[in-house]
Amino acid sequence: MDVKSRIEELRKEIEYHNNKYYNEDSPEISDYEYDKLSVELRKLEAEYPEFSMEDSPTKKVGGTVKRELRKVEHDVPVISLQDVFGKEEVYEYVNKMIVELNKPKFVVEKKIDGLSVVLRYHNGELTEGITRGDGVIGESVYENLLEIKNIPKIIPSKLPYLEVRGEVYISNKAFEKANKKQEEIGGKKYQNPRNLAAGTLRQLDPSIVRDRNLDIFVFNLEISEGKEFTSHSETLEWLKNQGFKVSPDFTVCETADEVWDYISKVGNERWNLQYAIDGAVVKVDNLEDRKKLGMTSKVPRWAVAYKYPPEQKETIVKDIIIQVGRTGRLTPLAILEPVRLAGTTVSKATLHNQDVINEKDVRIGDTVIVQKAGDIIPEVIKSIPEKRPADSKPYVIPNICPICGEATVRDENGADTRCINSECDAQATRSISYFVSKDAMNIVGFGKSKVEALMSEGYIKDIGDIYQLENYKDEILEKNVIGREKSVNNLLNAINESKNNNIDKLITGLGIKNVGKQSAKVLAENFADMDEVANANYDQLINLPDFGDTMVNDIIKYFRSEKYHTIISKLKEYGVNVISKSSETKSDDSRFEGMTFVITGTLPTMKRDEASSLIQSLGGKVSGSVSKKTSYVLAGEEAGSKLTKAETLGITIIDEEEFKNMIK
Ligand SMILES: NC(=O)c1ccc[n+]([C@@H]2O[C@H](COP(=O)([O-])OP(=O)(O)OC[C@H]3O[C@@H](n4cnc5c(N)ncnc54)[C@H](O)[C@@H]3O)[C@@H](O)[C@H]2O)c1
Ligand SMILES: [Zn+2]
Repeated sequence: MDVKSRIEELRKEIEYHNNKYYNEDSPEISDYEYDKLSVELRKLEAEYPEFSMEDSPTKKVGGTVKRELRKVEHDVPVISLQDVFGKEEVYEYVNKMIVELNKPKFVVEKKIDGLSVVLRYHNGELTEGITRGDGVIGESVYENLLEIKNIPKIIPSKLPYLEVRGEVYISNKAFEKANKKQEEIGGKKYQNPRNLAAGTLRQLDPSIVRDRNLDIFVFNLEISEGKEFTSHSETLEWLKNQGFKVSPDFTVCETADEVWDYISKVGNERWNLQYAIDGAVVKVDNLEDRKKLGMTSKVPRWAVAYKYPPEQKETIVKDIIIQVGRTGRLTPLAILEPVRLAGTTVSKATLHNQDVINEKDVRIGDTVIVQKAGDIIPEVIKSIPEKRPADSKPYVIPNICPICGEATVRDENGADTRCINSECDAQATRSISYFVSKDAMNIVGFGKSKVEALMSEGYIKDIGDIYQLENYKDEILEKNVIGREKSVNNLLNAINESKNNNIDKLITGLGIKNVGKQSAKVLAENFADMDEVANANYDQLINLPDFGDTMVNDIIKYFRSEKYHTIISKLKEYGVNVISKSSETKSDDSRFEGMTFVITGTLPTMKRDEASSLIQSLGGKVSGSVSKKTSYVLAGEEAGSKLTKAETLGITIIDEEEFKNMIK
């Protein structure tokens, strides 16, 4: 490829990732990989000025400005930092400064991985807070910043005007908590603390900021009207005294050795810190020197950011196992001796396919180097053949499927190995297709092709996931997984309606061996709800009409299985009816007839599925989303957006105690 095309390609690629990162808070590549692309582009542009361009991404900072937030112009352009990578580059920079300046000192600080904000104080009072935006115009996030405890709202010094800059971030603990919550509500996990912090700060609802516990480190004083300082370290000390939480453990150095020692020390403790850092910043300390050095259009000359390479560790491949995907693809997975890597313990890494295994020559028993791709997904970088056991053999993916034992085939023009036995891979698809079929839950319009499409996109793995689909409606539409809006709406409506089916349809849908439509009806007539059916003993079942010994044993075996318990608690949670409408033993209290409840948050004593069974047993319906038709929202601790929606629609919100009073 010629240079010009490469430059154009890099620009496009970088613009693409900028948008993902800054505007959508959802990057696709690691920062390290991104930084390498930027460096390559900058070097090429410097070398070939004839291809230079005014609006190249190397000349711009950050993202665009979000429309809904108020725009504010910056007093001081909010610029970025020049990246440096190796030890040599750090020495080169520091030594160059030592030659250029008169006995300079350097402040080295941790580079916190969050997002930049500028805080403004008038006469000692916080009056404005702005994101970086494109460096010239940012967005006001003042109301949100008021919710961050560690930002002082009033400071002792009443300077007419003070402007400071800091990094808003979310601690590892708060990040984990937020992800746990996502898991509980079945939402998508956040990728990393930086993106969550950025996403949160740009929320329009300040209460979300309070919930998520954002924090800040202040790292620079920009303007202090009426007060002079001589050095950066002095400003940090002063800011500390004013109640700011400043750059943690910054240090003042005089030589390149000292600077490098501190950078290495921070690098070693990096993964034990309570917050994410992506580098260390080396800054010239003297403020006069800084002025003299000035800046380029994008970065100051008085500082550089050293970026730590992704952490790599050695470990041992204990085994290679084969997983069979829903499409029949065989994926080799390396089982590793657990190793602490970039903040988490890693014990598995995908080896993708035979070609990758061959190329890296990874064998069972090998010592390998691992790192996390994109700071998230563990990968094997290479094996170390010198440390290999003498009798080791190259690894070959088996030519029989580990699930069904049938012969596998290698894709003609791809690297993948597959099990093409339709019985094998179709298993999951088949059981879901059966669940939605006419005899079972009768979800109209849910054909096999839709089931397959939703499965291969990862939206459904089991029958419980069907009732979560409405949460992904926008995504499903956007990706055109199962057609247009109208057909998606029809399908979601049909799914919702099926929640009210009598339990004979549900029992049929579970696909219990030897239990068809007819036997399911009998079960529904003889027990009050799913729990009773599931707890029925041999004697109770064998006395039912046409129930034989084999069938009864199959029923008992099924309802005792882990699989059933997982599925039923999901179904209950999503509001699928589990109460028999045809049972003679049914309770005749239907005080909730015609009412719809939505349950959100964690209730103090009841489990959500308990509450939902109770509502249904008293004739009410439980729905997953708040609408005008909702009668009550039963809300517990940490109820999220559903609560907000209920408030806007004016729907009565009750807590557990009030709910208990209703059922007394
Ligand atoms: N993965 C992707 O797709 C993708 C895309 C775009 C950008 N990025 C990442 O975004 C970053 C580039 O953006 P950038 O312009 O913010 O540059 P930068 O992150 O390299 O450096 C500048 C920023 O560092 C922050 N910072 C933290 N602690 C600091 C301290 N003690 N002193 C000074 N500054 C401190 C400031 O907010 C400052 O704006 C890179 O890390 C890059 O990898 C990634
Ligand atoms: Zn198979």
